[in-house]
Parts: sequence; structure tokens; C-alpha cells
Amino acid sequence: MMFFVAVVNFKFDLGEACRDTFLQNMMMRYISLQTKHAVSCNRGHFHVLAPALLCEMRMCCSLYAINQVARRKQAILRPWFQCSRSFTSTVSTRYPPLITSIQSDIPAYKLQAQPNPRAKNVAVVGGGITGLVAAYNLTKALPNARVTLFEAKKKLGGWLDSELLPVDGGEILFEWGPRTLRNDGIGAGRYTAQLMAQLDMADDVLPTSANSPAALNRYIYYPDHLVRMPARLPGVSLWTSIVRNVGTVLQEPIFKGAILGLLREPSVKVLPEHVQDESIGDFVSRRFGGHIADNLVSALLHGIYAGDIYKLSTKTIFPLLWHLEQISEAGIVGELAEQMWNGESLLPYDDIEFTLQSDQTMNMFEGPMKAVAAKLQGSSVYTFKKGLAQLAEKTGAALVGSKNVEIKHMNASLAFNPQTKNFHITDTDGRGNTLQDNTNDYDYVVATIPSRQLSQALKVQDTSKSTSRPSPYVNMLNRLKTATPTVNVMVVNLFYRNPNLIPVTGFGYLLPRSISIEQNPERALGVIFGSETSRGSSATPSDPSPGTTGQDSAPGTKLTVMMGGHWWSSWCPSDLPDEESAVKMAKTVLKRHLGITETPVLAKARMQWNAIPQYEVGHHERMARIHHHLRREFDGRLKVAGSAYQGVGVNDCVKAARKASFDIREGLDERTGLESFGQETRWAVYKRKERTVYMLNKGRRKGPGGGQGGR
Ligand SMILES: C=Cc1c2[nH]c(c1C)Cc1[nH]c(c(CCC(=O)O)c1C)Cc1[nH]c(c(C)c1CCC(=O)O)Cc1[nH]c(c(C)c1C=C)C2
Repeated sequence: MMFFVAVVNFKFDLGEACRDTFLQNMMMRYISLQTKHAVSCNRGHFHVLAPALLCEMRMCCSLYAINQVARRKQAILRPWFQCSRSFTSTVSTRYPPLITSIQSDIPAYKLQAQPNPRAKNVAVVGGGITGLVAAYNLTKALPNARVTLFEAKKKLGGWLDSELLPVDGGEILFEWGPRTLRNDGIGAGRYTAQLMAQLDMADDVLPTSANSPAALNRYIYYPDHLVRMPARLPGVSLWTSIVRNVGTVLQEPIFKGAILGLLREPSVKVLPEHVQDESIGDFVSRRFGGHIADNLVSALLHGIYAGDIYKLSTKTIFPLLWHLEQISEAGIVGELAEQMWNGESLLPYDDIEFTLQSDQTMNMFEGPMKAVAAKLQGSSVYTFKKGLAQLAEKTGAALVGSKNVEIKHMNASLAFNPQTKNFHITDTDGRGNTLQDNTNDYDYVVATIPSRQLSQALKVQDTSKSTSRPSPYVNMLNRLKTATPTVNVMVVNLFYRNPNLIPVTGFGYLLPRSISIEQNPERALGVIFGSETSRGSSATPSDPSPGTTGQDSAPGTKLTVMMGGHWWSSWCPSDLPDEESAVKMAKTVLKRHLGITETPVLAKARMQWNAIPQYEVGHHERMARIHHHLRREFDGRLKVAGSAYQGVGVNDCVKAARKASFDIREGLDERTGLESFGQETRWAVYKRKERTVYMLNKGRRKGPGGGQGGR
């Protein structure tokens, strides 16, 4: 089945007339009449989304008619008026269930017959999950090249850190970093699923069913008790669910102002065009009210970034909301409701395009892909039997088994030679002093370390030292140094003998910023009911050994308390609690919030310094500038990937690693990993029922065979 989508972009500059809503409405009605489709308008741009059964011919006739009107109106719509059909009928077809390959009628991107001949020696700096996956993909994409992975620490895997500890009657797995992966089907998660297929990991997967309490029951602690967030209730009818959820919303103080906020949202004024970004706190307060921002959204952002909503960027973290505000007449809520009603969601066009391009390299994994897809079917999140670190271990093991890979445990320092376009990498002591200089030169480098570390690893060129003004190179290093700040999170893992310790079932709970200091002097961000999320979907309440999880062989209750994050950003490191005090603080939190007084059989804390990058207001522009610097200074031979840049989730990191290796294989030297920040996001519509992706594009794209993929 083939669907057409046409987007008509009227662009006109009316001067004062642009503010004339009557004129705009008149035009919208006319266009709508002609095209028989809904029209939206934003600052003089009219958008017509005309999907499905409308044929090209009729669309063109309508466009012709619109052009005529536009010309006739020219007298009124001075000083100039331009009507253009910017893009029509890019098409894709079936989107398959889960993560088998996408089929598309988009003119196929032609993979280079031979991999990039310039890429003979490639270095990957950083042995976290991004570095491991980048190196692994490079070995596949460039079978004749040498790939060297540099990691300063003895251990590979970075933040993926799962520890198996003995207790009476078995073993318990504690996670110190991320603990689950989101099964998002068509998002970044598909790359992780493909990696799992490559590594033959289907049997290691522990899925959490989307219908399980762990997936459906999410709580926020406010003001002094747990409040279940509205969602379908497990095991009851839809109507009962709705009635109970409405009851909760009307009764609980956490939702104060929420209904009014949603109702008045469509009438909220759009930000002036010159505003490039806004904090999530300000954005949500402006459109929905401060209560929603402080009580609900701040809790959500604690669970992902451990960050401050008044610093985090809306444009980077919620690009869709940012976009909808710009384009929608009916407000964000109306727009989202309409999309939900139509069974649609908007996705960044470039993401879909990359999926289509890179999927061509994945066709050989049909069998293992199906096994992974079957394992993930119906799950919301998943982990592995030996914890999330198993993903890093398996990737590392595949690298060790690969002939063209070498792993060097050293502090890499990089110097670029613009003449040869090579990087010279040396071993330093971390303060810039060379320890050994026995490494090769590298044609490409994938840097997966945080931006601050990268600025230290890139050697300052001699020429810049003599001048009084900092050179562009030094400017770049300075930008990198401050590009992405981080927060520290104290992670406390506890294991109790009693399997029925928690008063509710679910994923856990989060604490919003609005919680009083009396209720949270420890600055806890959230508590995870670990036994629930790591149990796996096969475990049921009727299991012979209740409380025994897929990861843990001893029955009991596993909890994780997370503290600090942005709350501690302004604290002096010496004022932060040590790990012993942190365990005590976590126990106090659990006693106050959940009434737990039992002594855990196992309790361990670890301060995760600089654990979570913060995409603060202006991240987009900062990354765009760094992209231009990297291109200019290194001719595209340095690509960046990892949580400091394109997304903090493991799925995002796996995707960024895949993209870096793809770009090197294809010789796309204009790309640095940050190129998407340098351009306006284009959007595609995904129709859930038809499993179809409609490509929308603002700018004209080159026709079949020419220019796809931004080459
Ligand atoms: C070390 C603490 C971390 C906190 N956030 C992250 C880490 C590593 C990173 C993170 N957490 C989540 C995401 C969203 C995207 C994703 O890949 O799923 C990211 C990037 C969501 C999340 N947060 C918690 C869990 C168990 C999950 C995943 C599962 C789910 O959504 O169901 C718990 C949690 N993480 C942090 C806190 C304070 C917290 C509290 C309960 C900080």
C-alpha cells in the first residue's frame, strides 16, 4: 500500500499584514477548501498535510488554484508574496512490527560499493558502551581497516556496571548505572535490538511486560505520600481505569491546577521567533502552569537527568513540544490529542532516514533479529540476566575475538596534522605529559569521551600559543570544555530478606522539586523497586519462590535510592556525604516514605561523579558551533558520539556509535556527529495502525539517485 503526503508551504512576508489574523484565517479556509484538508498556519507559513487517498494530480490542481489566489491577493499582501510547493509525495510503506527491517519506497540510499579507502586506521577513544559499539561496528563496516580502542581504565563498559553479590541463599545483582533499556520499536531502541541480534543475545533478555505493574504503576511522592500517575490500571476494564484516574486527578493535591492548565494551554501566546530556546521549567510553566512544572515534570526529569528543569533545554530534550508550539494553531495539547486520535506520532525525519540507510547493512541478521524481536514483543523495558553490563561485556568479547581490533589501555592524547589529515595519538599521564609514543597515526577518530575530557585530550597546537588572541582552535577547546555540564548522583543499593516489604507494586517513585525540605532533607531524587523491574515478564505472583527475580537467585526485596543530582551542583565536593553516610540517609528516606524499618542484609553506596550530562538551555546552539569547529579544524576526520552530545540514554549512545561508523564507512566527511544541530529539524509522521512512515520535508530534496542522505 502506498501513501502520499504533500506539504504545501506558503511563505509570505506581509509586513504588518502578517499580524492580521483575519487575513491568515481567510487564507487558511481557502486552502483548506481547495485541498479538502486541514491547514495550519504559523507566522505566515501555511502547512497542508494531505495524506493517503488524495492523488498527486488533484493535489497539483489545488496547488495551482492556490497559486492563482496568491497572485490575485498580491495587491493586498504586499510587499511580496511567494507561493511554493516545497515538497510532495515522499513515501514510505509498511513499518514492520518491532524491529525487523524497514521497507521503503524512498529512493534507496546507495551504499558505497567499497568502504571509504581513506579509512585504513581508525581510533575510538573511550571504552564505554558508545566506544565499544563504535569499535564493533567499525570492524564490521571496514573489514580491511585496523581499529584501535583507547580506554584509560582497566575496565571496559563505562557507566554500565552490574555487580553480582553473594547473600545467604543465593546472589543479588546491584546496578550502579542505567538498569533498563526502553523497547521503543521505531526509536533509537531498534539499534540496540539490532546489536543484540548481532551478538546473539536473545536468550539473555529479561523483558518487563507493558501490562505488568512495573510498567503501569509509576508514583510521585507528594506532598507526604505516594501518588500513582494516571495510566491504565492492570487487570481492570478501560472505563474503570478512566474513572479511577479521574478520581485521582480530582483528589490529589499534586494535580492542583493541572486541568485548568491543560484547558487554557491552547490560548497561550507563542514565544517570539527570535527566542532560540527556553528551559523546560519556564516552557511548561508558561504553557501549562507552574504546578505542572514543579510537581510533575520536575519529577520526571529527576528520573532521567537528575537535573534542574529550570536549566534543562526544551529544544533539545523535548524537541517535539518545541516544534508543536511553533506550528500548531490549536495548542500543544490539541495537536497531541489529534495525533493520538489519528494514531500518529511525529518523528524526526533524519532519524527515519538514517534508519533506512543503515538498515541496509543489517539484512544478514534476519534469524537472530527475529529471536530478539520475539523476546521484546509486548515489553516496555528490558534488561539482561546478568544486568545491563552484559551488553558491554558481550560487545567487548566480540571485539577481542576480532582480528582487526586492538584495545589499548592508556590516556589518549590527540594531535591532528592538517597536511596528512592524520591524528597522532600518544599516551599521556592525564596532565599532558607524554609517557610513550609508540602508537600509529589514525585516519579517523571517533571520540566517545565527555566533551570536557575531549577538550583535554586534544593537544593545543603550538601556533596558537604565540598570539595574544585565542585562535579558533583554542576557542573550540574552550567551547568543548564547558559544552555539557554534568551532575553527580549518589546511588544506594539495598537488599532486604523480606520479599513483601513495599506497600505498593510498581517501578518505583520519584520526588519532585516542590517537595518540602522536611519530607526530603536528604535530597533524594527517586527510589526504584529493583526486584520488580529486574524480574522479567515470565515471573508471575504465583511463582514458586515469590520475590525471586530473573537476575537474583535469593528471594527478597531490592531497592535503589538515588540522591543528589542538581541539588548538589553548587555544593563543595567535601560537603557531599560519603558512602557510609549515604547508606544511613537512604534508610531514613525509606523509613519516612515507605515505613521500612527492617535492616537490609546488604547495603552499598557509590557516588557516581559526573554521571549524567545536562543538556542545558542553548545545548542545540552550542553543539551546532562545535560541529562547525570540528569540521573546520579536523576536516571531518573527528566524529563525536556519546551521552555528552546526542542523548543520555544507552539507546541513544548505541545509535550515535552506529552512525559514526556508518559515516566513516561511507566517507561522509562533512558529518561530525553533531551536524543535525546545525540544521532545522524536519519531521515525519508515523501511522501506528498502518505501520507506515510518511516523510515530510520542508526543503526541496533532490530527486531519485541524487543527493539523498545529505551527501
Ligand atoms: C544513575 C542514575 C541515572 C538516572 N537517570 C539515568 C541514570 C543512569 C539515565 C536515564 N534514566 C532513564 C532514562 C530515560 C531513557 C531510557 O533509556 O529509558 C535515562 C536516559 C529513565 C529511568 N530512570 C529510572 C529508571 C529505572 C529508568 C528506566 C526505566 C523506565 O523508564 O521505566 C530511575 C532513576 N534514574 C535516576 C533517578 C534519580 C531515578 C529514580 C527513580 C537518575
